[in-house]
This record gives sequence, structure tokens and C-alpha cells, in this order.
Amino acid sequence: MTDITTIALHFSKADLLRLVNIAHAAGDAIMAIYAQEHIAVTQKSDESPVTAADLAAHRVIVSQLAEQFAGIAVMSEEAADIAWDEREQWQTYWLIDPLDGTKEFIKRNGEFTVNIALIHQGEAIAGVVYAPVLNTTYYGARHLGAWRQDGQQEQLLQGCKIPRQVPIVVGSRSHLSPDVADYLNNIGQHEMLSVGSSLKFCMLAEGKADLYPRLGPTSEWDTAAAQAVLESAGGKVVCYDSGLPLTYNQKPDILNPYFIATAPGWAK
Ligand SMILES: Nc1ncnc2c1ncn2[C@@H]1O[C@H](COP(=O)(O)O)[C@@H](OP(=O)(O)O)[C@H]1O
Ligand SMILES: [Mg+2]
Repeated sequence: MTDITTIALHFSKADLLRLVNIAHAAGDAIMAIYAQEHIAVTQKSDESPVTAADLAAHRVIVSQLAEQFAGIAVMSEEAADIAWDEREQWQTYWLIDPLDGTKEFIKRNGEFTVNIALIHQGEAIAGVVYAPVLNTTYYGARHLGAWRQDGQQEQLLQGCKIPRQVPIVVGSRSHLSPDVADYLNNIGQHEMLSVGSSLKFCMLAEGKADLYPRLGPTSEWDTAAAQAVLESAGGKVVCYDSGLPLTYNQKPDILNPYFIATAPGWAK
């Protein structure tokens, strides 16, 4: 067994807390830019926005991962130009979105996150999602569980203990698609919450919502860390068409298929 496989298969709570510290360091870099009066925004080739905060967080994460978990490949939203020929060989790698919810960051509503996931054989097996403005961190790993940390306090995530009569659905604040609107018309009575970034998955993990239908585009780095948190809490993320779990690095295209994420205990 190689060292890398050992890390993936024996990922410990101590390893997870090291990842949390890396996400917090990236959050500090983001907040230094958030505090500035003017935030310069550049459009990427796909017309999505990028700021100095995305790039600063990327650099912090990549350098600290290399220091603390040497030898594991990294794919980041901010360094995604890696040929399929090369990455299809990867059994284990870090998949990161240094700043998910860039539009929310620009709007300064706090609903943006740092995301670091460990992918092993196509599955998101560990992940950290940190919302620096909210001072809240969600983290989890398969076979360990999932937690929420506010300051020093840590709470185990297990979804909602008592099923709700009227389900709460979460959707994107900035990218709600017509397909989601159609889906919602067909699910009967529900309450709708609009939230930016990967926080939506975390709300399912902590029992604040029941369902997150994403019938619109996302990339693999948008979902991996939060999927790891949600699944470690007992929830699910499945492809809308196939009903199979959402997987990573199984195809050249980095876009995810449409998916449905559900809270622990969701049975409808
Ligand atoms: N047309 C599109 N193609 C690919 N990804 C898209 C997209 N529209 C939105 N997204 C993704 O949705 C993410 C934001 O999620 P939400 O809408 O749930 O807040 C964005 O992450 P970034 O902010 O990291 O770019 C972006 O990657
Ligand atoms: Mg993103």
C-alpha cells in the first residue's frame, strides 16, 4: 500500500482537524481582501467572476497541503487546466474550491465558503467547508462522522431528528434554473430557502433543510467537500437521471450532472 492510499484509507480525526486549520488559514486570506473597500473583479474565460481573494485562498491551501500531506495531487478551481490523460490516473487527490460563492463574496452577504475535499477512487471521502464571515466550519470523513464548529464549540451533525410535515428546500441564491422551478412545482407543499455556495449541503447535514435539487450547472470542485460532509452525516447526493451517487474524476468533463442532495433520514 502506498503512503497516499494509507492516508486515504486511514484518514483520522486529527487529519481532518489539520484540514480545518488549512481552511481557516485560507479564510484569513479571504477576509483580508473582504475588509478592503474596493474588491476588483475579473471575468474568467467562462465569464464567471474571480477576485484576488479566490487566488490568495488557492495559494494558501495548495502550499499548506503540500507541507502537511506531501505527494498528493491537487485540482483547484483556480488551477484546473490539467489534461484528462494525466488526472484519470489519479486514485487519490485533493479537490478544492478556494472560494465558492464568488458572487456572494462580491455582494458581501457572507454566504461564501472555502472547500477542501479528499477524493479517493472517485468518491469524496473527507471534506471541510468553512464560511469565514459566519465563523462556521463543517467537516466530515467517511467512517468518522461530520461536525460543525463555531469558535471552539464542536457539534456532531446528524440531520433533523424529527421529520418535518412541510419539507424545506434549499436552492442557489444566484443561479436558480428553470428546471428547478419545474421540479419544485411537482413536489407539492414545501418551503423554499435561497442560500449561496456549498452551505446548502451543510444545511441538510445539520437538519436546517431537507432537500437540495441542483438541476443546473456546477463543477466538481463546487460539490466535493460539502458532499463529503453531508454523506458523513448520513445524507445522500445522487445524480438526477441515474439515482447513483455523484462521483468525481470519472470523465474528462469537469461539470457535474444534475443532482439531488437529501438530508440524513430523508425517505420520500
Ligand atoms: N453556468 C455555470 N457553469 C458552471 N458552474 C456554474 C454555472 N453557474 C453557476 N455555477 C457554479 O455555481 C457555484 C455557485 O453556487 P451557488 O449558485 O449554489 O451559490 C459557482 O461557484 P464559484 O462561486 O466558486 O464560481 C459556479 O461554479
Ligand atoms: Mg464554486
